[in-house]
Amino acid sequence: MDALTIAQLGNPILRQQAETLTPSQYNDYAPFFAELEKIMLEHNGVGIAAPQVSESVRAFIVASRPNPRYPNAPMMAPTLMLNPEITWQSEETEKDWEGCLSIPGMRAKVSRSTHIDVRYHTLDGEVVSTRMEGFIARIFQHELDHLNGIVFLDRAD
Ligand SMILES: O=C(O)C[C@@H](Cc1ccccc1)C(=O)SCC(=O)c1ccccc1
Ligand SMILES: [Zn+2]
Repeated sequence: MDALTIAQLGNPILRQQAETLTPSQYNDYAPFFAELEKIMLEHNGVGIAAPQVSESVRAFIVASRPNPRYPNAPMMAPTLMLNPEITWQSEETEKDWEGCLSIPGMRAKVSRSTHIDVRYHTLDGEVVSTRMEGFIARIFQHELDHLNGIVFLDRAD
């Protein structure tokens, strides 16, 4: 697999509806997911979605860490989420800053639900259902948007 590159805004891949992964595909994609995490870390991202490296499948990584913008953000090991969904989201929302590896140099305030219940599959086929809040919930919502052809500027207040 040659080195992955990050698609920039304007690339139609970022505007597609990504395809659901079938469990039989999970292992075929294992090497790709390793590369996905590597390129996210190389770009100091706190998340990355497969369509951002031109692979239009429903998978992303969430990897919160404290950073200048979010000094209180929790430390969260990079977590690969397959076929992720939001099963409930709070009416309560919060506006805060976001950035995007596909739109370098831009920052905007975006309203996101402060609490969400999510469900996703892991690489070994487990189903995880959990509640997220705060910055991690924000990253999840940002990455899920990427799977539906939405970028944060579409939602900027
Ligand atoms: O483009 C992406 O999906 C990655 C994006 C994730 C994200 C950042 C901030 C809020 C929601 C989602 C980034 O990691 S942007 C670049 C970055 O390193 C960063 C930006 C703001 C805060 C922390 C990190
Ligand atoms: Zn993004």
